[in-house]
Amino acid sequence: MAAFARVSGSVGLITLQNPPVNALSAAVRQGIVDSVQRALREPEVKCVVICGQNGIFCGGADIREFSGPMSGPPLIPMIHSIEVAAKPVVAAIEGSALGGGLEIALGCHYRIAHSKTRLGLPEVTLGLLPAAGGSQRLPRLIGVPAALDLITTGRHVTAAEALQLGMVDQVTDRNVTDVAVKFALSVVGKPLDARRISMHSCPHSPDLDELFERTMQHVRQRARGAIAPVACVQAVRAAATLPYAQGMEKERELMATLFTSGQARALQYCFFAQRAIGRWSMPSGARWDTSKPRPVHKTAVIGLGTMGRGIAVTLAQAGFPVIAVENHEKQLMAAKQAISGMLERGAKRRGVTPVLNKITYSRDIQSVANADLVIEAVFEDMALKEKVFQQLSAICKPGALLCTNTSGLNIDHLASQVRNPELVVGMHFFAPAHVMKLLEVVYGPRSSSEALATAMAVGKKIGKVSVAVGNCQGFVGNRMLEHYVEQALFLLEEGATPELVDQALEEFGFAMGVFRMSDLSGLDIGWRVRKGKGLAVPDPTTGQTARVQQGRRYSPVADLICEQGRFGQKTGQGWYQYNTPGSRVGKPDPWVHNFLKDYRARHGLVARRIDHQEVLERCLYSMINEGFRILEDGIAAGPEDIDVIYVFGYSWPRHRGGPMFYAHMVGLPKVLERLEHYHQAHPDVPSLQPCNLLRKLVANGSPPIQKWKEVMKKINSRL
Ligand SMILES: CCCCCCC[C@H](O)CC(=O)SCCNC(=O)CCNC(=O)[C@H](O)C(C)(C)COP(=O)([O-])OP(=O)([O-])OC[C@H]1O[C@@H](n2cnc3c(N)ncnc32)[C@H](O)[C@@H]1OP(=O)([O-])[O-]
Repeated sequence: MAAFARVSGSVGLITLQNPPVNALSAAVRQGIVDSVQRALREPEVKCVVICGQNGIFCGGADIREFSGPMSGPPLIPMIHSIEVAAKPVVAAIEGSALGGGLEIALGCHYRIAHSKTRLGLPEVTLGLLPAAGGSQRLPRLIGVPAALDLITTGRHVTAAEALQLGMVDQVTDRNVTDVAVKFALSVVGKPLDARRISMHSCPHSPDLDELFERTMQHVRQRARGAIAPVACVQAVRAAATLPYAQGMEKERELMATLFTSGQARALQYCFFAQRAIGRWSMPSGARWDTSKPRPVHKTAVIGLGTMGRGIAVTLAQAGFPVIAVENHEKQLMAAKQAISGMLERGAKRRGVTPVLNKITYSRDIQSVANADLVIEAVFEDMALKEKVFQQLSAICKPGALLCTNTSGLNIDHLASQVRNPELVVGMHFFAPAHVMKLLEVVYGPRSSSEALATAMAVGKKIGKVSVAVGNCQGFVGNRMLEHYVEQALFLLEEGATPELVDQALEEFGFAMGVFRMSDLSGLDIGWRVRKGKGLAVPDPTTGQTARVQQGRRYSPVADLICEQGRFGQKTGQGWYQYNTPGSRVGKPDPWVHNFLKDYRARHGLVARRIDHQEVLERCLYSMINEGFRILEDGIAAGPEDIDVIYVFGYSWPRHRGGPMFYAHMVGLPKVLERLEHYHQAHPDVPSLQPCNLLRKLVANGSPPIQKWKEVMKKINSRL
């Protein structure tokens, strides 16, 4: 709702009241309409101030309402009634003014913001555009280039930047409502026409056509198939080229297409999924709201390779003192230099002072004795990690949380090496650790809820999207990825080329296809892991590269490529060829094509034509199938956890919601039917065999994704 009060004698104060972010629900919109009418009706009221309760102006339209029938007064006429009011209306902006919230402020005659406020039109991130006049008013107020930037990216700006852009009239450090009330009284009686943004014409620049062309090209490139950014450019173009009323009509048309699109549903699902993952639970019943994190003041990182360096930087940037340990002198020196550089560049980008003094370096593991939380980031080798954990157990103070940055090794085994196994959890960062947003926080069967709560709290403090997952090989992300990569390799054996597979995946929306990605991260890493698992070995009877390993189909193609010293970009050759080692631009490589031809001939395989649809179905559905197994095993609490991991850690296109959401959009019966089809064609590939949970969900009428957990509970209780 919105409350109305008369303050300072003649100011009508309208306060938006809908915790936690004063979203514009039907009740709030009704409250605003009623309050504005009252303010205009009452002769004692000479001017109006609109503010939000609890330190936030408004988080925009109520996104939850988008999935049901819309009721209540619509936003556009409501904002129009504010703009045409004969009494001055001032927005007192505090906390956030986003989306519809900013659009209300743009309908006001003046805007005053607190210095800590953030403003923006983030609709594009929800698959929409600012369709309550925002796409038409903002360009008129701040010019086309700045409006294009804000509307197509959805980025939030600080109050200082907003002032510089001309989005707000004044910024204050004082109580913004008090300042706005005083200001409103000072403008009573002044002419308002010049303050009505819809009456302005858009500031023109001579190179407008070129600007729109350039922006559209850039936006399409970055969008990876998302339609909202493109619609945002079209809407701003309408603002720049059409009278306001016609621009509004264009805004409405574009919004109508976006509003009901699958992409908008996917992006809005992501918005809520990202928040839902914070409400974690463990199979023991322990939960986020009943488990208290331990205080963490001092942290330590063991091992300063690429991951350790990134983790140390992340911790330091979030304000934690870090003891960074590396026992090789040369490596320590190199790490020191690299970390300082990363901190300096990061500080420069954010316009702050680098926090070099947050990190102390040591070659002696004993120096972590006082740390409250230690993250081990040594080489991915169980024997080495065991040794480090045994040492930590003896050195660390009682109650210290011992974390490992393994990407898939058994957390419980490491826990068994220490005195207090309940204090061991995995903190799986993604490379580069100071850039990537995802953190898998892995609990083992013996991890305490306090340990998990502590790691999740630290994850939040360092700005990571932290997802709590159970312990299994590869956890969630890498466990699913294995099947995706495996299918891609099988497709090469069956007739595809790396570029065909990559093109299909990139057209789907991945930033990089599977082969381009492995060239970037280095083929040798996976090779080492496969060797560790006893996979990348020749058949003992024939001495030939084995296509069956551990009783199932196996593709040694990647191992054979590695045997040639082709490790990807760093060696200048991998699945693609590069002009020089380290170069980023890969070209299709005739050597790889010939190698695949020879390989097929050697193994009696006949190449067939493979289309993009098969690539997508085999790679994605096998991965989704594993996602269902992960849910079945209780490793992830719900589909949202898996989807957030994929969107933030594996470049899954956000506008497709994540693999589990994608399965829901495709339809579970179809996913099941295609898996059955492919499993029939490849009975020696267990990952193509549809898992029980998928079958059961289909048998239970294929409920929407929001109901999966409920149905899973019912299914489990029947067992
Ligand atoms: C044809 C129809 C025409 C329509 C016209 C279009 C109008 C307009 O252009 C469209 C929009 O405004 S689109 C909107 C454009 N606006 C945006 O995209 C802004 C979205 N919001 C944000 O970016 C952040 O929430 C803030 C920065 C506001 C606060 O950050 P923070 O302090 O870290 O808090 P937090 O943890 O993030 O959220 C706390 C709780 O509030 C919940 N919730 C939040 N916003 C909500 C909303 N709008 N709604 C509902 N709920 C919303 C959130 O789920 C969470 O709930 P939980 O149950 O506790 O999990």
